[in-house]
Amino acid sequence: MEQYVIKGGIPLAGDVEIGGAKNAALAILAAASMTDETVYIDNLPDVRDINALLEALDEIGAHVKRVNRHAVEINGSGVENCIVENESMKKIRASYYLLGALLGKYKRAEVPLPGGCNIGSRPIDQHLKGFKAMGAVTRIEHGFIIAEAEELHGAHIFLDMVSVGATINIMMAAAMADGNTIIENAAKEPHVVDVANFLNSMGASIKGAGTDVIRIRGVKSLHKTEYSIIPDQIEAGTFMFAAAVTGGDVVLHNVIPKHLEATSAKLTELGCEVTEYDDAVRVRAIGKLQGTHVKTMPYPGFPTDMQPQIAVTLALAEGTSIVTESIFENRFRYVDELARMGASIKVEGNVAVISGVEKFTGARVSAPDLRAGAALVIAGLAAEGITIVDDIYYIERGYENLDEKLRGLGAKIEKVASEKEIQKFRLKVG
Ligand SMILES: CC(=O)N[C@H]1[C@@H](OP(=O)(O)OP(=O)(O)OC[C@H]2O[C@@H](n3ccc(=O)[nH]c3=O)[C@H](O)[C@@H]2O)O[C@H](CO)[C@@H](O)[C@@H]1O
Ligand SMILES: C=C(OP(=O)(O)O)C(=O)O
Repeated sequence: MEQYVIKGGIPLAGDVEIGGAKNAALAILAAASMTDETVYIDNLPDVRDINALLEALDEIGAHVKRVNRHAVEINGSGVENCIVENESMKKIRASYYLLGALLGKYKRAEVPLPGGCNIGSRPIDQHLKGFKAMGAVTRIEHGFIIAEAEELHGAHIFLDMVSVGATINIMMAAAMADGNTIIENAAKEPHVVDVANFLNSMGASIKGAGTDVIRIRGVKSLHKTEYSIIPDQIEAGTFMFAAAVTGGDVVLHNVIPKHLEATSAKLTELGCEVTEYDDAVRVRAIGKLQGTHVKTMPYPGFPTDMQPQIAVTLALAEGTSIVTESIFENRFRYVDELARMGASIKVEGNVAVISGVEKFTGARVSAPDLRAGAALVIAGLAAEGITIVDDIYYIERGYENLDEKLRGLGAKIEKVASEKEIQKFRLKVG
């Protein structure tokens, strides 16, 4: 098992390149299997979830060719039985996108019930409601969701809650359905728009993505395309908070500043200076951070995937801050770990009351999930002394070379695989 070992206390400074968005890329890779022609996809992040999905696509018969570390070609003409048996698909969330993609093209899909971060109960009833409205029959057998239809037809679907996954899944299934589909109360996240743009570049007819009403006119077939994934707003936001909490000055490149507005606004409230450029953003910490309140909301609100990262930052800010998690009921699992470093956070239901402390002290902590893991790394960067973060497997689901990128900003962080290497790091950093 690997760990990150960090010697904190160094203000991050310099430039960092942000990769492609994991959560857009996962849906886009699934959608790429909906044509028999070859699709070229660029700006893919090289992270575990992406590689697992590529493996699963390959196993069902899609031809997957790595062009380079961040680009692939996918040709779906060889997809045969639409039964996804890959073991990792139980562990990642986005395997559910194979349901919408395969059902849309082949009218049949058999996919393991998805996993993903353990941040709440995460039902998929809205996805299934959408498929059923389009004429599919769904059932769960032996841990698999089976969806099949004689024909898929357009439908008018009102989502009971704003769901990124259900919006994208229904959009994919509807892209090749017979007739028109309307999704009301749709999610507006940048990755919803990215998937719609990708499908449109393959010949789909999707209008309104980015608003809460999406209209899809089904087409008979989809064709080849070349596409570049949008930058990862969550990876970017993670570096923005890392800059703030270490008192740093960091320029992030390959970002869309518009997608980062909720994060930038909070950093400004905390007392940082945020400067936007065309495709870059600079975060400069000035003086002591000030506490504030934040509530996670669907886009354009403050993203739940950034909640642990802002909480860590607020735990070192002046005064009392309140963080309300309104999307997932179990996303404060990092709080006990952070307490080992000296944070003072009291959780009641979906609210965390944070009393800012002067400093963190390094400790051995475990990443409970992807973003919480990243938040603990941020805490380690700000802490006095050495922090060891265990279970970094979770972090690597969604961050490419996190340690290398942080070293590029001056951080003392290494990925190690044994107690001996931890000792070596201790001796090296003094
Ligand atoms: C792979 C991926 O892109 N994951 C993202 C996706 O997850 P995911 O697609 O799972 O999240 P959703 O947007 O669907 O979930 C939003 C809320 O709706 C609930 N819900 C959702 C669907 C459903 O059928 N029934 C239901 O009750 C969920 O439990 C949650 O409370 O969006 C989340 C919210 O931005 C992000 O945190 C995840 O990083
Ligand atoms: C929660 C996340 O991922 P997943 O939905 O794949 O678990 C995330 O990306 O923060």
